[in-house]
Amino acid sequence: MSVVAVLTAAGSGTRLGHALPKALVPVRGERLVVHAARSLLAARGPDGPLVDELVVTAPAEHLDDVVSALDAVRAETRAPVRVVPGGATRQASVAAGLAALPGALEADAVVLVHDAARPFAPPDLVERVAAAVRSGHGAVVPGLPVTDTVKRVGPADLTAAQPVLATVERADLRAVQTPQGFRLGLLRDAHDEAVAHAHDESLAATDDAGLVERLGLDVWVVPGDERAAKITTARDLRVAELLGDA
Ligand SMILES: Nc1ccn([C@@H]2O[C@H](COP(=O)(O)OP(=O)(O)OP(=O)(O)O)[C@@H](O)[C@H]2O)c(=O)n1
Ligand SMILES: C[C@](O)(CO)[C@H](O)COP(=O)(O)O
Repeated sequence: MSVVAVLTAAGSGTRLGHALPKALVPVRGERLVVHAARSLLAARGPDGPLVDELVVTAPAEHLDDVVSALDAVRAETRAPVRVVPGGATRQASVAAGLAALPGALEADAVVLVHDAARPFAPPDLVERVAAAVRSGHGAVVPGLPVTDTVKRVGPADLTAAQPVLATVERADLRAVQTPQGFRLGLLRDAHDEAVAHAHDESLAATDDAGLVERLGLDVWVVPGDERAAKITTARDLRVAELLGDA
């Protein structure tokens, strides 16, 4: 059974506020997209390297920079590594990555969708997600228990005091990460169904499992890993520089 991966790296990194698009920002001597590609390609399956093919989405105006950044990775792996332009939202970028996968892939192939913004996801997390899909779950996300107390608030005005509507039951919550894993046919159907929302940031899904949920289908959570933390802000980048994959 084939295992392919889409690595999203087409974001601009507005909240990071760096001169470079986020995926090209260096941390611990390598760009985020390089770390994330290595995590995916280091994962092992029952018969050797897990991932058969990797498609990376890049900002259209930085396509060549992402291609060059991945030269060393390409030389280290037998898996084809291709770079395609992403879209206006993460959802549109994943759709572009799916469209670039070989048309002949079987519908029950496993597809892993990972973010360059999570550069230190350990290979065993990648393996855990893929194994859960292979074992029969069509949609699998890694998740960690939420440690803060979480409150639902009234009208979203972050500059003023807001009324608390409820305290959410924390034991039921998971903060989900990537890579997320799917049967390819299921993920293609989920994206096809949501295509009308793909170019509008306020309507697009923030993760792929959300699109499967919109179809009314089951999504399963497996244990996540703190090392797969997302780099969103400059502080996250400083933490990643200090901790790396520790
Ligand atoms: N149009 C987009 C937007 C995001 N992404 C990717 O989706 C992942 C998660 O997105 P996020 O962390 O929000 O990155 P940015 O969109 O770049 O950040 P910001 O919202 O701060 O601009 C990242 O790997 C990012 O490169 C993408 O491929 N295409
Ligand atoms: C896909 C994701 O990384 C799962 O936590 C997350 O939803 C991406 O969100 P962002 O707002 O695009 O950073």
